Amino acid sequence: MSAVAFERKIVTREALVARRATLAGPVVFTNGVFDILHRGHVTYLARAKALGASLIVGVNSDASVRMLGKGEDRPINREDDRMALLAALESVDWVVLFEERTPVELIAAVRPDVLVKGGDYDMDTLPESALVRGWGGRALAIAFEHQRSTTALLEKVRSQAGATESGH
Ligand SMILES: Nc1ncnc2c1ncn2[C@@H]1O[C@H](COP(=O)(O)OP(=O)(O)OP(=O)(O)O)[C@@H](O)[C@H]1O
Ligand SMILES: O=P(O)(O)O[C@@H]1O[C@H]([C@H](O)CO)[C@@H](O)[C@H](O)[C@@H]1O
Repeated sequence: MSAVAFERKIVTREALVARRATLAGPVVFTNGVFDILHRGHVTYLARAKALGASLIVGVNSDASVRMLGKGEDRPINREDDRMALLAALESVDWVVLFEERTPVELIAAVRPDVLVKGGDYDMDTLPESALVRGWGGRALAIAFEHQRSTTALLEKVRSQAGATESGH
């Protein structure tokens, strides 16, 4: 079967760099694991898109997630599934994988105009921010609007499963 249309948003780093000059600007970039997609994520991505004309999401590869120490069983969802869910969102224009522990090399290759993360990050401490500001770009955090996290969702599922097993 042929790929569904939204999967065309998933591109290699090389393909993205090759088309960078043709992207509608300002080009906004964010990155993350996005393991179990939740309302906090989708609201944040919609806000990120509103800061520019094109939104690129850099997604940690499964091997890269394992370097982050989020837990031995993480990621729960494999990289191609995490990328497909992001690509299906209206706010997201391009999805690209990165294999490194941080997105610094990817950002250096793509040279976005705006870098965003969620409000759990202090942008002034991130090397990515210094990089983007170095070519005159902006680096900013978007405030949390919904208190959700993949880790909290997993804890909830596990505690409910534990209660069921113990007969509560
Ligand atoms: N509730 C939220 N509101 C706004 N932004 C969020 C929220 N949760 C995560 N983000 C942002 O989404 C991006 C991806 O986050 P991440 O994959 O770490 O989500 P998470 O649900 O917090 O995961 P984990 O619990 O595994 O750390 C990051 O830039 C993060 O700041
Ligand atoms: O989903 P997360 O945990 O927000 O994503 C991580 O963000 C890191 C951030 O950009 C710098 O601390 C990044 O280095 C890491 O690879 C994940 O993408």
